Amino acid sequence: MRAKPIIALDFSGKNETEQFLQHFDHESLYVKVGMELFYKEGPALLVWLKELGHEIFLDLKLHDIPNTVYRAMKVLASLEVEMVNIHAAGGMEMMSAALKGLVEGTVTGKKRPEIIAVTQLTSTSEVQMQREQLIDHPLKDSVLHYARLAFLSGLDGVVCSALEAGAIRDETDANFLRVTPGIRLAGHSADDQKRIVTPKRAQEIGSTHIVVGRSITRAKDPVAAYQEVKSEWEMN
Ligand SMILES: O=C(O)c1cc(=O)[nH]c(=O)n1[C@@H]1O[C@H](COP(=O)(O)O)[C@@H](O)[C@H]1O
Repeated sequence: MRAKPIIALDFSGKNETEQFLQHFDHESLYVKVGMELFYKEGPALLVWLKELGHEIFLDLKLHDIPNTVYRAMKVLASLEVEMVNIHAAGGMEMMSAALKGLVEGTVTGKKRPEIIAVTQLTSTSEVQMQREQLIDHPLKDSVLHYARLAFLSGLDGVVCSALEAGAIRDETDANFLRVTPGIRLAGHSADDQKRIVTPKRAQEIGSTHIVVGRSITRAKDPVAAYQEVKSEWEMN
C-alpha cells in the first residue's frame, strides 16, 4: 500500500494547527512538524498529534558535528515519531552518528523512527547550487552522490525532488525511501520551490512518499485539495 501523502503543518502554533486539522474530522493523517511549529510548541504538540491518531515526520534537519547530532538524535528518538531527518551535507560520519543516536535512544520494544537525509533542498536550482556551493556538476549528480552516501551510512532514505527519485531507486535499493517535497497540484504557484512535480508525476517517477504543504494548507477547501493530491498519488 502506498504511504499517505505527508501534510506539512507549517503553521505558527497549536491554535492554527488545530483549526486546520478540524477540517479533517477524525481522519488519521501523516503530518510533518517542522521547525516553526516545534520551536513554538515543543514536544507536547507531538503528544497531542499522536493522541489524535496522526503519524508524524519531525522535520528538524539536523546538521552539526557528529557528537552533537548523535546526542540530539538520542533525545529525538524518545519522542517516538515515525520519521526524522538530517542534512546529508553533514557527511557520512555525522549520518552514522545520527543513526547510532537514534538506535540507542529508541525506547525498548518501540519501533525506531525512520531516518532520512536531505540531499539538495527542493528550493535549490542547479544554477544556484553551482554558484553558491561551488559544485561544478549537474544538480542531479550532487543529489545522487548524497543519496549514495546516505545509503552507505545505513540510513533509511533521502529527501529529494521527485525529479531525482527514479535515479536514486536505480542506484540504491527499491526500499530506500525517496521522500519528495516540492509537490504542487497543476496550476498552483511554485512559491519558493524550484524543483516541483505534481503528485501524479511523483508517483510515476518513483517517490515513495510525497510531502505537500501549501497546495493543501493554503487551499480554500483543504480537504478537497488533500483528496485531489491523494487520488493522483494513489492512481495506478
Ligand atoms: O525536509 C523537508 O521536509 C523539505 C526538504 C526540501 O528539500 N524541501 C522542502 O520543501 N522541505 C519541506 O517540505 C515542505 C514543503 O512545503 P510546500 O512548499 O508548502 O509544499 C516544507 O515544510 C519544507 O520545509
